[in-house]
Amino acid sequence: MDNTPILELRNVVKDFTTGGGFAKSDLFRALNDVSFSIHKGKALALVGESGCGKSTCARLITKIYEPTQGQILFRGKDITEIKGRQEVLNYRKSVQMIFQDPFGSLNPTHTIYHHLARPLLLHRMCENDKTKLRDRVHELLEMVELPALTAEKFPHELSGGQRQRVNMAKTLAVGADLVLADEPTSMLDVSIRIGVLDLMQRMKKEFNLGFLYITHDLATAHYIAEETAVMYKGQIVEWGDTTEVINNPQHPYTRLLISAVPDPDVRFADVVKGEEDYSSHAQHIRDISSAKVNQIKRVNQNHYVRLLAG
Ligand SMILES: Nc1ncnc2c1ncn2[C@@H]1O[C@H](COP(=O)(O)OP(=O)(O)OP(=O)(O)O)[C@@H](O)[C@H]1O
Repeated sequence: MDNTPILELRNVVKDFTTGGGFAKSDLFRALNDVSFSIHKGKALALVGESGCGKSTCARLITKIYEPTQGQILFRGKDITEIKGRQEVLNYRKSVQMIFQDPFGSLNPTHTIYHHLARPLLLHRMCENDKTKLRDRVHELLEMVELPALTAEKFPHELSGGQRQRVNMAKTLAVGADLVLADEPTSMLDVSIRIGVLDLMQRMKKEFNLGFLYITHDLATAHYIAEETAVMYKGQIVEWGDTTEVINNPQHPYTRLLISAVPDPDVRFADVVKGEEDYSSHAQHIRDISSAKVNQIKRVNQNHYVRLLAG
């Protein structure tokens, strides 16, 4: 059996130049030694607070940025070698993004039918035959649990959760292998979040999709992802099987995240019962977790922690 991950980051470093102009420019290390892999039909949660580098990872994977050091492999091939227009188009078809704001990625002047039929035609996923195209659009809507009449509606006529489902149907339309979901439920009402998370679970299993689930919330990570990587200031400080990371957290920053208030709609308290509340030591924990360190300790078969400096 081929066990090659669909996506693998190997020791990725990303530096940004800050300042500039006539002034001496400085380098800011946004990512330090980031490694992880994602397999088909599985989700990896990248968890951390705002500014830790989660979106930078997604931008590197979608080739918006180039890594400063390290490698990103898609199905075993370094993505810096993906160059020609057609090759980049094929890659972007295979690796789709779902954003926080479900409205932002839909054009308000077009119907949902247009949003789903267009990628099918653009990527030649369906013949340009009106009946076949309409049937396929209805099939896609059914896959994301929306009624066929949704096709005739405009984005503003749908709820946030329904719009996010349309975005998921778009990723299915082009036959994606990997979905980068950047806080896909954080702008939705609490009452509909679970439905969208459940749909992602189904997509993962039924269509064998790999997911990079980007979130600040360990509770939803636990709900959806087999593996979790906890990130702080550009470093993955702890990673491995989600249940291991949550039940046996080693890094003080992971413990701090567990103490944070979780998504109220996702049952989490049962999972972390007995965990001490670390939130009163938050500043100290952030200070000791900030230094860039390359030493890593293996805790268990699939559970690793980055050591603290000093
Ligand atoms: N183009 C850029 N130039 C300079 N610094 C950048 C650039 N893009 C990101 N950064 C910095 O890199 C760090 C990581 O940013 P990133 O957007 O990846 O964080 P994030 O975890 O996704 O945060 P959020 O959840 O708020 O989107 C931040 O300190 C940010 O200011």
